[in-house]
Amino acid sequence: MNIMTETALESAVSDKMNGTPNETIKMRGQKVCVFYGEKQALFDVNLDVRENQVTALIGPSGCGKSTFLRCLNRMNDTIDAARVAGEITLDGEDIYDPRIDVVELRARVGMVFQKPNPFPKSIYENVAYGPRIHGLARNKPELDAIVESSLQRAGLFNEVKDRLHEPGTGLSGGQQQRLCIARAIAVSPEVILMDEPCSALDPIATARVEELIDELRQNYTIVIVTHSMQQAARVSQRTAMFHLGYLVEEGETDKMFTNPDDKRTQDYITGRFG
Ligand SMILES: Nc1ncnc2c1ncn2[C@@H]1O[C@H](COP(=O)(O)OP(=O)(O)OP(=O)(O)O)[C@@H](O)[C@H]1O
Repeated sequence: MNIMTETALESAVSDKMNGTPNETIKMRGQKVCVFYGEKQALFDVNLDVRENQVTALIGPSGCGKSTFLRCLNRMNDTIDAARVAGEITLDGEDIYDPRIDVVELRARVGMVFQKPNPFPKSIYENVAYGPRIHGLARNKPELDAIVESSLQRAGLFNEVKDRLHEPGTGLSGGQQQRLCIARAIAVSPEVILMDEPCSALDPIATARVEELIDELRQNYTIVIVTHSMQQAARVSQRTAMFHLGYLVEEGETDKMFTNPDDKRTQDYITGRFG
């Protein structure tokens, strides 16, 4: 249970916006409904994701946060029983259009999962895999440069530069998660989806990943599912609150955490349910 006092909330949300926010809509969900077999998990969700901002999806367990996140790069396609209706666009283009190449879409809209899941290969290979299959490097020096810059941007290079050919699974949990972020970055995504990326990490590793998320939004658009109200308040510029498959409300994080319009949001962020 995450109960935030008003003071803790205010200090968490303060000083988070640097300059004027970019209001360009990078992704837009309109009337998004998701069914798992007969059961409907999302009901007419309308949600915009703004470019170079972090959008946090919050709400009690089972409310549909991960389901919505997975719609954004068609990961629900991998679940047999799942059916998505409504429209989701990336730069105005319908990502469910039959002409869309899903592999290419998932390179543009990358994903980082709850549990760090490096491949059972070396640190180098974990990062090099994506650029290699997408043909992003013409030769070994170019591939080396992509691996190094991705690890740099994930804030991991200095810690691993002398052990690039050792297994990724030998890293600490926090380092593994940053390796997964480097792997996502390596294919030059535009959007990064994160499904509770810190839930398996200790507080120090969590703080490191949160700092990283803040740095990454300069270059990427980020959508993060989190159960931690403190984390949503610390890392996001916008927050969307879900309840029982409905989007309750969405807005600037500062407002959502200090003066939400809906009582369910107020109750959830103050720990009265969920
Ligand atoms: N693969 C699936 N098959 C059937 N039902 C599913 C599947 N995945 C999710 N659901 C159902 O859809 C609803 C929304 O689940 P979802 O995982 O999106 O919620 P959530 O808000 O992310 O929950 P949590 O915070 O617990 O991760 C729940 O009722 C869940 O049981």
